[in-house]
Amino acid sequence: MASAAHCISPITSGSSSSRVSPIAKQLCAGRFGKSSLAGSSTSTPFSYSLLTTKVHCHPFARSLKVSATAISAEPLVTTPSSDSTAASGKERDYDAIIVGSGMGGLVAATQLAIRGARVLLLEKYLIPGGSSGFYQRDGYTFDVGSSVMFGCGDKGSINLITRALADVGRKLELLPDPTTVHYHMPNGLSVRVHRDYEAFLYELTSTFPHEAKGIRSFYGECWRVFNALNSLELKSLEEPLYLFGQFFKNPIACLTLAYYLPQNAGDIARKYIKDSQLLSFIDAECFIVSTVDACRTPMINASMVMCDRHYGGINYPKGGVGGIPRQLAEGLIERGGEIQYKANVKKILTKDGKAVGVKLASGQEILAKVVVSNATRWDTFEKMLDLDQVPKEEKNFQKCYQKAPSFLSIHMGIREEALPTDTDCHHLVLEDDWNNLEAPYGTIFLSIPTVLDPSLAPEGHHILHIFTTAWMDDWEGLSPAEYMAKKEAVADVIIGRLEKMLFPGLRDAITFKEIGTPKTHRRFLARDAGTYGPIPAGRPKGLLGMPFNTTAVEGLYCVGDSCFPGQGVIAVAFSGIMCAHRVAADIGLERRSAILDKGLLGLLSWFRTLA
Ligand SMILES: NC(=O)c1ccc[n+]([C@@H]2O[C@H](COP(=O)([O-])OP(=O)(O)OC[C@H]3O[C@@H](n4cnc5c(N)ncnc54)[C@H](O)[C@@H]3O)[C@@H](O)[C@H]2O)c1
Ligand SMILES: CC(C)=CCC/C(C)=C/C=C/C(C)=C/C=C/C(C)=C/C=C/C=C(C)/C=C/C=C(C)/C=C/C=C(\C)CCC=C(C)C
Repeated sequence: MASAAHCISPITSGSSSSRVSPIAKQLCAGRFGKSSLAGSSTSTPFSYSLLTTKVHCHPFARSLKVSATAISAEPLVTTPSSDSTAASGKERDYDAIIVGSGMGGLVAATQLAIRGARVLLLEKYLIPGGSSGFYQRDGYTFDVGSSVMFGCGDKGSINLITRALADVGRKLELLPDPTTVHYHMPNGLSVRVHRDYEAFLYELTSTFPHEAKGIRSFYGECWRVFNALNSLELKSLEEPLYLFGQFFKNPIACLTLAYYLPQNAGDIARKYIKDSQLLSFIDAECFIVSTVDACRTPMINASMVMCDRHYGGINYPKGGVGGIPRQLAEGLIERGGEIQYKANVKKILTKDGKAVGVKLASGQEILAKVVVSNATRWDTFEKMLDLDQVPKEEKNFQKCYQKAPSFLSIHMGIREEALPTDTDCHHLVLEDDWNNLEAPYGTIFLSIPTVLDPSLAPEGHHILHIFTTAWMDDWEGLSPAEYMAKKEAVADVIIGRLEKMLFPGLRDAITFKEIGTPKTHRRFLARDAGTYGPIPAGRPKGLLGMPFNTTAVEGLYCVGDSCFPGQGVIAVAFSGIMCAHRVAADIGLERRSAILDKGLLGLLSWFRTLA
């Protein structure tokens, strides 16, 4: 059970042994575990040819063929590679090259294009979106990652996804989700987070009547932060003319945010709430946002998520989450940008310490005024740059933040009779022990997007997207046969738990199943160790230690979840907006003041050393 002590304990995910959950232990002790595999072949499960394989192929890989079909029905526009300047090498410079078309990269690219920048977006995979992509199989359209979409509302200034799409003339049909998530927690605790805020508070206070005042005070404080956020025009916090302008226009909101910047949600919850089960529930609320507990979740991020779900609401894009990146990609082309798929950036080229372009796996070199990397900071600085040593700013980042675990994901098609008719779209399941919240395979995330959009599955069927945290080291050193067998075994345990907790008869209703592991995430999303994003290595000072978009290498910027404000589709969209603004100022497309820049960037870099 979580307690105040839980809040101050150091994190224990440093060694693989301390990360082993009871379920993992059960598996490791069995015939599929690493310990029983000493001396086994180390060949990867993906040693087959990516484009030609027909069997044993991961969802994302197989989607290469299938999504190509989907795309050909309504083609994604890209610059034809045969005559493009991108394909012909060094002949033309771009203002900005963006490496990677995750939501962070796409938003940065589109925001630069609408300011008139010449943008080239390079994506390793076949379609845009990264973790927000999609794939199709046997009549099912699966989201690769999250189906819980924040920032898609139609009011305020925090609806960053709606705004990013509107900026390139796009609007998606959205399906409102009446319940953000249905929690199924230890001791039979069942809580639905209703779209209606009062309905949610009613449900929570009915379960914890003795904490009714504390509940209102904690969530009320979240609203104070959210309202401040929602009253600002959101642009780069690294650009002083904008930042000082916002302080001048809206000093209360800015001071409120400055006050909460170094704070964590768990500490604020503990000011008002004493019940340990309720504090554990708030840990679970934060775990969705940050994959760590409330004491390591920045208050600004927690507030953003815990209020936007009631303010703009959670809205599912009809046709699947993959529609968002597709629309952004099409909008980018319409605004004069270029996209090259299957473009694997191997190197960021530097000259006199400044980033000047990139080199692809094909050997092609492309030059630009600036390079923006949507790969994680670990991938960017440790794999793509030829530096004598990692800059001290990045070392500081790596000291403050470590890689979050990856996921084991199961995409399933099932016959509809296995689901009760009033089933909610999103569920979080942790049956027995709050201590397993962060343990590998401990908490189960479950999305059933067909509850909102039946068009994603054949008639009479549903999609179940099940995922749970998993570490790469649990999946290494296995032969292909052992790897496949372990996937089935782990997935079977997870499906069994859902069958027991939620849907009796689930196994018998399965019509389709594909399992991804951390290796799958590493390979198809090009993320170091398949990581979901950064998590604090110790107890963070809120968001204070999180780097923004500029880096120690002149002309090189980062965007995505290893930048401020962190993990989450809306969070990386904000990072894209901030990045585009800072880059635009640096390449002369926005106002800037060199003197103020120097002062602010120096100050922010000093702030980070305090974290
Ligand atoms: N299950 C989930 O809910 C889930 C899972 C994963 C991620 N997500 C969300 O998505 C966020 C990540 O978004 P993001 O914008 O930071 O990134 P992303 O990981 O979604 O996209 C990065 C893109 O960059 C491409 N790329 C990486 N290295 C490259 C290279 N060298 N050359 C060319 N292309 C390269 C990848 O192929 C990918 O398309 C996460 O924080 C999370 O919130 C959700
Ligand atoms: C600069 C300085 C120093 C100072 C100044 C002050 C100021 C002005 C400040 C400001 C600030 C700001 C603006 C900030 C902002 C922020 C933001 C926007 C944030 C955001 C965030 C977001 C987030 C984090 C999100 C997240 C989400 C997520 C992660 C999600 C997830 C989901 C999932 C996983 C799914 C689930 C499922 C189930 C349950 C099934």
